[in-house]
Amino acid sequence: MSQLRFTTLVEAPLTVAFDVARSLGRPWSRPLQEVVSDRPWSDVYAAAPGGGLRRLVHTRHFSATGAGTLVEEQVDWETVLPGALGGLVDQTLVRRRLVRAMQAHLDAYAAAAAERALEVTQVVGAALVDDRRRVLVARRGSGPLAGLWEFPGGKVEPGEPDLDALVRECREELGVAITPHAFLGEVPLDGVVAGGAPGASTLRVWWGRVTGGELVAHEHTELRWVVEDELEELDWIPADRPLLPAVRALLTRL
Ligand SMILES: Nc1nc2c([nH]c(=O)n2[C@H]2C[C@H](O)[C@@H](COP(=O)(O)OP(=O)(O)OP(=O)(O)O)O2)c(=O)[nH]1
Repeated sequence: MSQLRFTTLVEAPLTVAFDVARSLGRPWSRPLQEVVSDRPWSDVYAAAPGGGLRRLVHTRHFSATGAGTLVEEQVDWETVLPGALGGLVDQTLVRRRLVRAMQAHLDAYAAAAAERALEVTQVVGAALVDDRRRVLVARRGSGPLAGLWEFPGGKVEPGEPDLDALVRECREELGVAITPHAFLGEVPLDGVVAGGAPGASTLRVWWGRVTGGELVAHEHTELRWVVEDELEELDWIPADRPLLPAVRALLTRL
């Protein structure tokens, strides 16, 4: 079995990176069939035997980073030719063709995903931590999610860098200056956040600290500093829950 690996950083949220990858298909001339798919985290496709190949499996993993989505791909294949001759064909002809096809495909893919990302409204959130290992949570005051707890933050404006949006939202909602420290995680949001396709927007959360001003709930009904053990008990917006393990891990290691 021979193997190739590719890593691409796509300037797009997880959902967009995943959806665009799937709409572009694979760069192989032979049709592949889906083996398994877990939107927006991973998918695996395989080619039916034939055409000189015994097996071809293409696996993709999508993970969130502060700079975009990291797409890690692996192609495993085996030719029908036996022994040393098969090995030679794998290592030269087939490998070369696969690399060439993948490189052209990945360039086009990264550009298409970055372009599509411009059409999707993103949400940023801040997990603000104090020096007593507590995180600030906010209770939503209006709309369909009123009464539920969330991370302070909001929609990124067109062309606005994520961290600028985070700082702006915290100033508007809480009346404080913040310093973002590191990216914590990303989750898909249900429904339509503001235009775009349903389920395309994500919430991207950074942890940080309050560096100036006095906390005031300008838009929320309540603000609360909570310790690690209190986090899970809150009535969170459901989409936020998958981020809680990362917040807990942060609070224990600080
Ligand atoms: N701020 C924030 N929004 C969240 C979280 N989880 C979650 O699903 N959302 C959703 C709720 C909203 O549909 C969307 C954020 O919109 P928003 O109304 O807070 O945005 P905004 O402050 O820019 O307000 P506006 O321009 O719509 O008035 O993201 C979260 O933890 N924090």
